[in-house]
Amino acid sequence: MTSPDQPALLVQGLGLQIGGARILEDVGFSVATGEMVGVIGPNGAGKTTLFNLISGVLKPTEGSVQLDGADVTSASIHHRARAGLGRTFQTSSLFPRLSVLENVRLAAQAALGGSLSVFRFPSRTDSATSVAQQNVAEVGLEDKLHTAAGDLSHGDKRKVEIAMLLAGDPAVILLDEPMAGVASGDVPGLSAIIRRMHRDRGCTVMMVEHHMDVVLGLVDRVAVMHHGKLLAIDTPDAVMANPTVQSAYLGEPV
Ligand SMILES: Nc1ncnc2c1ncn2[C@@H]1O[C@H](COP(=O)(O)OP(=O)(O)OP(=O)(O)O)[C@@H](O)[C@H]1O
Repeated sequence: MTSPDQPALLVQGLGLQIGGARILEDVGFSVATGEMVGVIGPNGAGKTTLFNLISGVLKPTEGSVQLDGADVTSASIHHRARAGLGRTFQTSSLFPRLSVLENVRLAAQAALGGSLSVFRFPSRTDSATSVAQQNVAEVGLEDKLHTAAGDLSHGDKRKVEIAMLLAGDPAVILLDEPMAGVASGDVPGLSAIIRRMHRDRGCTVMMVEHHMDVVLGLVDRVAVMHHGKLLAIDTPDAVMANPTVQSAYLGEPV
């Protein structure tokens, strides 16, 4: 049972060493249910590694990860997904020749009990189709339902990825650079979709993003990574005014 004080995500003393290289060191923070936290930092700071450790793509050499109070440090990616964790990746994971609807329907079928269930439980195909249609509408792509994913703009591909993520109805969402490769004109629209998804679903969101204006305008708090360490986690205003952040990450006062 969820307690009101129970963080949706709790990371404690998280570290990763690969060979002689220390990739992540003693990273700890908590994210409250319904909160949106941005993750910023220069290239190679450890942002994607942090997401890989939280989502189970990598196992930490030190520390722990809890989802809604349950320790998932050693759990598989699938177990974490069943526990309500969803993530997107920096690179596109769409089937380019399948339509928008077909891509999202595959995600919905997987969420409803395995992609092969379509052969054993035809009724689940209908459920998956209706979930997929709702999720496509949620990201504003109803008019492109039957367009091949490969023919979409980068911005629309990112929207399809979000629709696929939503098909699993995750409680905690990790977005890895959702604006990467997106034309600047499409950034406000994508940003609005993320804001609406967060507000309407009441989900908890962590988002790695290099577009500072997007991050600072969307999130409740910002985590700043630098050389594999968590330099600060605070409100956007406090982070921007933090002298350690200014000198270590931003290079100069902002
Ligand atoms: N499997 C690995 N083996 C060795 N080094 C790795 C491995 N994975 C990541 N690294 C190194 O760890 C550091 C952190 O990488 P990571 O991709 O997490 O950074 P990032 O902050 O996400 O960067 P970017 O903004 O460029 O995506 C980098 O120096 C990277 O080269």
